[in-house]
Amino acid sequence: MNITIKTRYSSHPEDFKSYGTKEIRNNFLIEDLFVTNNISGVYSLEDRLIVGGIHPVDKPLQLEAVGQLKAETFLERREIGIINVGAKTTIEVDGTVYSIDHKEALYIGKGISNVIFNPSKEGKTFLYFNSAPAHKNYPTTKVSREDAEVVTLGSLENSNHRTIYKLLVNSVVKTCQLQMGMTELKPGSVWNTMPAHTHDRRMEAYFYFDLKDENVVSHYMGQPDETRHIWLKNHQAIISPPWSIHSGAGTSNYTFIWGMAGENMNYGDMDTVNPSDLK
Ligand SMILES: O=C[C@H](O)[C@@H](O)CC(=O)C(=O)O
Ligand SMILES: [Zn+2]
Repeated sequence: MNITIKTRYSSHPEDFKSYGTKEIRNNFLIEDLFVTNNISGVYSLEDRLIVGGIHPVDKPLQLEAVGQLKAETFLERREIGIINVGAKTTIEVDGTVYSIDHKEALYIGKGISNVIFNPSKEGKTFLYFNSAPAHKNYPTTKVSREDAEVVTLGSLENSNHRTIYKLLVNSVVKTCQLQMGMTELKPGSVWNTMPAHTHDRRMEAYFYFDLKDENVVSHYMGQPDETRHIWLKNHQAIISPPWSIHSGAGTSNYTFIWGMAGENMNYGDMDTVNPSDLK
C-alpha cells in the first residue's frame, strides 16, 4: 500500500471556543501532504471530504482503496478532483493517459477502478486532491486555466487583489458534489477571502502553495464573532467546518486551492460577514 489516510472527526463550534493552539492544529491542520512515493492525507468527517497529496518520485502510484471506505476501489462510491501544483505529469485513468500541466485540474468520476499517477520527467510531481462521496458517474474531464471561470476580486489598496479560477465547479464540469478552484493573489496583496464568509451548507478545505522562502500564512477560522488564527507553511492544508469563516493573510502573496462538499453546488451561496463585525 502506498496510501495513508488518517481520520479526523468533525467539530462543534462551542467546543472549538476552548481549543488552544495544539487542539486547533491537531484537528484542522494537515501538515504532511507530500510524502515520497506515497498518497497521504486526511478523511474528514466534515462532509466526508478526503484531502490529500500525491508525490510519486521514482515510481508510479496507484489510487488504492483505504480501510475507511470499506470498498474494493477508492472511487467505488466517490469522485475525486486533482490539481497539479508541481511539474507537468501524466495520470492514467482506466488506460487513458491525461497530460496535466502545472495548475491544471482533472476530475475523475465514480466507478473508475484504475488510476495511476506517474512521476514527471521534468521534475517534481506534487498533486493535491479532494474526494467526496458520489452517487453517479460523470465523465473524467481535464480542466485547464483557459477552461476555468475566472473572477478578479479586491484591490491593491485593500491588500486583497486576487484572481479566482473556478476549475472543477458545476458551471464548468459535471460533479456530484465536489467543487474546487484556485485563487492567486497579486504581488503586494496578502488577504484572501476578505470580506470573509461562512456557508453552513458546505464545508471547505484550503491548501496554500506558491509561498516562497520562509513566508507563512495566518489562517483565520471560527464563527465570525469568535475567531482564532493558525499559522500555515507552504504545501499545508486546513479543514474549514461549515460554521467557520476561512480567511487568511500572508507575509507575501501566495496561491491557494479551495475545495468544497456538502448540500449544494452554488458557489455564490455565501453568508458574507462585514469586516467590522468580526471579533
Ligand atoms: O467559498 C469560496 C471559497 O471560500 C473561495 O473561493 C474564496 C476565495 O478564493 C477568495 O475569496 O479569495
Ligand atoms: Zn468559502
